[in-house]
Amino acid sequence: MHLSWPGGPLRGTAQLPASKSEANRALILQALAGGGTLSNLSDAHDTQLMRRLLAAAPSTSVLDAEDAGTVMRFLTAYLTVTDWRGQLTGTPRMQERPIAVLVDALRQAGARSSYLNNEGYPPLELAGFTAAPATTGPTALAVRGDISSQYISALLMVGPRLPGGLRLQLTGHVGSRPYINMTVALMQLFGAACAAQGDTLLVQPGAYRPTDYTVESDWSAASYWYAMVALAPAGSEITMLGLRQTSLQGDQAIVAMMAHFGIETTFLPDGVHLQQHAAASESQALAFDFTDCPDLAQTVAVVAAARGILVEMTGLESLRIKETDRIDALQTELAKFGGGLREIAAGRFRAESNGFAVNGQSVATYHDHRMAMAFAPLAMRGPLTIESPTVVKKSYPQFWSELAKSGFTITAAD
Ligand SMILES: O=C(O)C1=C[C@@H](OP(=O)(O)O)[C@@H](O)[C@H](O)C1
Ligand SMILES: C=C(OP(=O)(O)O)C(=O)O
Repeated sequence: MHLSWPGGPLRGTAQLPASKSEANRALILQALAGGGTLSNLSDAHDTQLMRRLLAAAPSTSVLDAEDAGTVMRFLTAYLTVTDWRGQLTGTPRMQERPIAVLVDALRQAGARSSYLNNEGYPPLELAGFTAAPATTGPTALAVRGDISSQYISALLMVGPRLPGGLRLQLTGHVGSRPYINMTVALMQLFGAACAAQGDTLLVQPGAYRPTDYTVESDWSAASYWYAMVALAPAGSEITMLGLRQTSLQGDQAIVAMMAHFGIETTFLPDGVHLQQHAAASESQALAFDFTDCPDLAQTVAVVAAARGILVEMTGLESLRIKETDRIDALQTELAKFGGGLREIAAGRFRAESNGFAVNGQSVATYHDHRMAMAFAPLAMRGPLTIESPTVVKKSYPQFWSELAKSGFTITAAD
């Protein structure tokens, strides 16, 4: 797909999808509660997939989580405690994304399961669940927090179903913590007694209450509009609806990060208004830690390189096991423009550029929605091609039509 910007400021209102993180938790909690109405579920593929698989599970013995991490991890725990028997699989990439931490913990809680292919990776065979009798308090599990927080969220959500509840001890350096907090907050909303004492999480046994919930718009999706405004001509401004000032989503961190690139955010009763101020200095050096918001890293790396602002980036460890190895992908694609993401010390990267120019390059997207959406804003600086553009359907199916509505010129690649 060829993408270009005709010139002049970017203005208007952008429609966002609902958060797939909130939605996929709410769908699991709704299934465990046996009722309640969820509003503003998006048409994001990951959300629709979760909905479909939850509905299909009782009468199906093979479920395919495709490339959706939350679906794979949350269903592994949900299907375990609902005593489902069958195979849970995913795309070739999903079969490279580790799941042993979660499977080991569930086995300790009473799950019978095996790996169908490679030890520690999907596909899985789930063969039933016999919980140990609740004699001496909650089921006690310890899990490391430095690979994926999705294992922790998955275990927490089934915690009320375990005998005596769950006492979950997190070990190591915990990443993506706002996603754990989001899980706890939604569980509480659905009637669970769940509390954190430092890195110990306690879940009381009991039933969830059918609950009505309206999913917030997606802050990760909003980040691409921040990037567009950051790269657009002076005077650009965008309104986005459905975002809340008090959010469960850690990716609201984009507000503070983009302030450093001259983007002012004004909260409205139902959304935000972004405005670009030309004043941001191009020479300042910045440092951001993405431990709590890994999904923002690609957005920020691309904007930094394009603006020629040196940004030191840490907390990128989990990027290597997402939809693709996002560090490799960023390095390869930024290099096409004269940009880079250089490892300056173990775990410390620097987004940088040397004569960054956008002049018709073709961006590979590696089956990763965020590669497509993070590079698209470069069209503000020149024409480019995005390969396999339909990849955005994972979280933001209407991304390209929203760009077209805001004035981008989009034509099919030959
Ligand atoms: O729980 C969630 O909804 C998510 C947690 C994060 O993954 P990790 O915990 O693996 O970092 C994030 O990258 C992913 O997009 C969604
Ligand atoms: C990492 C992501 O998703 P998941 O882990 O749920 O596949 C993402 O959306 O960036």
